[in-house]
Amino acid sequence: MSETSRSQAHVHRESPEGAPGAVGMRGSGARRTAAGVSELVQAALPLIAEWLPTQRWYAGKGRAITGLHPVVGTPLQVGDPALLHLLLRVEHPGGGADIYQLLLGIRSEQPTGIPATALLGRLGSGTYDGATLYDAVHDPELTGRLLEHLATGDRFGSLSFRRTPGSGLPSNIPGRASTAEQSNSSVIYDTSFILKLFRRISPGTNPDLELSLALSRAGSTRIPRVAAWFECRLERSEPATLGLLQRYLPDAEDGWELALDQVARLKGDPSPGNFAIEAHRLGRATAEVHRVLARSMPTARLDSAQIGLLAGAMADRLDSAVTVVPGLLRYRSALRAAFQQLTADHLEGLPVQRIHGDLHLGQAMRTPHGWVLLDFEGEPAKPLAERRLPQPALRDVAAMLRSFDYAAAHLLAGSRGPDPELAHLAAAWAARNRTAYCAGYTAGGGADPAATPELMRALEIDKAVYEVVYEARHRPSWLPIPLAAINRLALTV
Ligand SMILES: Nc1ncnc2c1ncn2[C@@H]1O[C@H](COP(=O)(O)OP(=O)(O)O)[C@@H](O)[C@H]1O
Ligand SMILES: O=P(O)(O)O[C@H]1O[C@H](CO)[C@@H](O[C@H]2O[C@H](CO)[C@@H](O)[C@H](O)[C@H]2O)[C@H](O)[C@H]1O
Repeated sequence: MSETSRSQAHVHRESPEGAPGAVGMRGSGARRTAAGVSELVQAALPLIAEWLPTQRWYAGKGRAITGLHPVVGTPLQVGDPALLHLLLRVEHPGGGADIYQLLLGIRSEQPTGIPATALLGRLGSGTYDGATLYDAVHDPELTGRLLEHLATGDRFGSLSFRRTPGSGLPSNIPGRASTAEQSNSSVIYDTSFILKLFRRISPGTNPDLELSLALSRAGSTRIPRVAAWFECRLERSEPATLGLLQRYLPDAEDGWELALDQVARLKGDPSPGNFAIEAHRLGRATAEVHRVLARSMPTARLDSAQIGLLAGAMADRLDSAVTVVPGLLRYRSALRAAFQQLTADHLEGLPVQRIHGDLHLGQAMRTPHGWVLLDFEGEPAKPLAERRLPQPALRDVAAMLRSFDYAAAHLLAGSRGPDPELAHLAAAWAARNRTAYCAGYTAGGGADPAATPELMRALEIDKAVYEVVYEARHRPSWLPIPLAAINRLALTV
């Protein structure tokens, strides 16, 4: 890191209790009382610079950090422990920058029960000399405090906590950090609520809040009801969504885990259970969500120019993916040809609407009352404005089809050396469930994917290209899964 900046820091002087600007350590001596937010932020920056790139949700992996600039710092609890909310701008070479949300706990004594990966270290000399800085997501007392702010609808400077009417929020429940593999961080409050803290922040309403609220207000039971959220006004535009509190689904099973469990038993028993029934129901649930979204949010129909733009955007994404994973280059001309087949002849008037945007089995939870869909944030790598654009609803269908392929490929990845029998069983499992999902989608009132094969193929390729980049950045050992799909899809063009 070449630079950390004091000048750009904009810190809120209001504090929830105590003297203005105080984040001081209660009962630990005068030198630790009434310390300013700016001083704390400056003391924390070197520790943050070391810790940030090690986090699963950090999107700048592999890129150097050229600057760390506090954007807004807000004390949410003063004393010992203290809770500091911090929006931090992280700059990369070439002018790229992202804003991250951090919730920092500060305790004079080493906190107990905090995983090593959540400890940033000890603050150096000054007011906070020797205090431990850590990711407060793992501190039940501090995350309980966050729930209280949501329950009371508090406001600190540009940070606002908002409740939905009648959400009946309790205020005295400690939170526990979710252990799920995820792009953000979540905190669970007994079996009642789950708070997602978005990590990479963009100005504007996050589609997860926007779509979940629209579906909640329309009475849909296919998503966990929205109870509250919090946001920050970064610029003059719409506030940026920082966190989303929804009902927790205590009896739910994750679709990805269910699918893997079935796939793992394929070799011993070629017909273990019948996931295809679940795949069909999931298709129906997807269609139902699409219908409600089409009723409650703007829709449009594509003209020939927009069809050209759709195909052009896919080709552009492919080109930038080739720069990240050069192994894609050999498929480039075949994949571009697939995109060029998206023409006005068969797609003019195609309806577009708001969609989930990153649908996969891990975003589907099977509950005693049927499938529920989660995480309407869209693909985290895309700019927020792009994620909020109306899209062909079949984009979600294509994404889920890729997920059946992933589950089957996961089985093969675990086998020692080539296993043709297993490969056959896995491919048959994926094909069966893909067909069942599409049939369920059509039966539920969605467009028949078989009616637009060129569109479906292009959408699947586009998703697999995204996955190639995602895996290269986050899970390089999984890269062969989308690459194998690209190879297969290229052969069909
Ligand atoms: N309302 C909920 N009830 C139960 N579990 C949930 C709920 N919301 C999320 N989860 C769990 O947390 C995981 C991550 O949630 P998700 O919204 O996908 O986060 P991210 O955007 O960070 O990936 C999900 O896969 C699921 O296991
Ligand atoms: O759930 P997220 O919003 O964090 O989505 C990202 O991570 C997903 C993996 O956790 C990733 O999904 C890809 O891997 C899944 C298996 O782990 C597979 O079922 C999906 O089909 C595949 O796309 C998703 O793409 C990414 O945005």
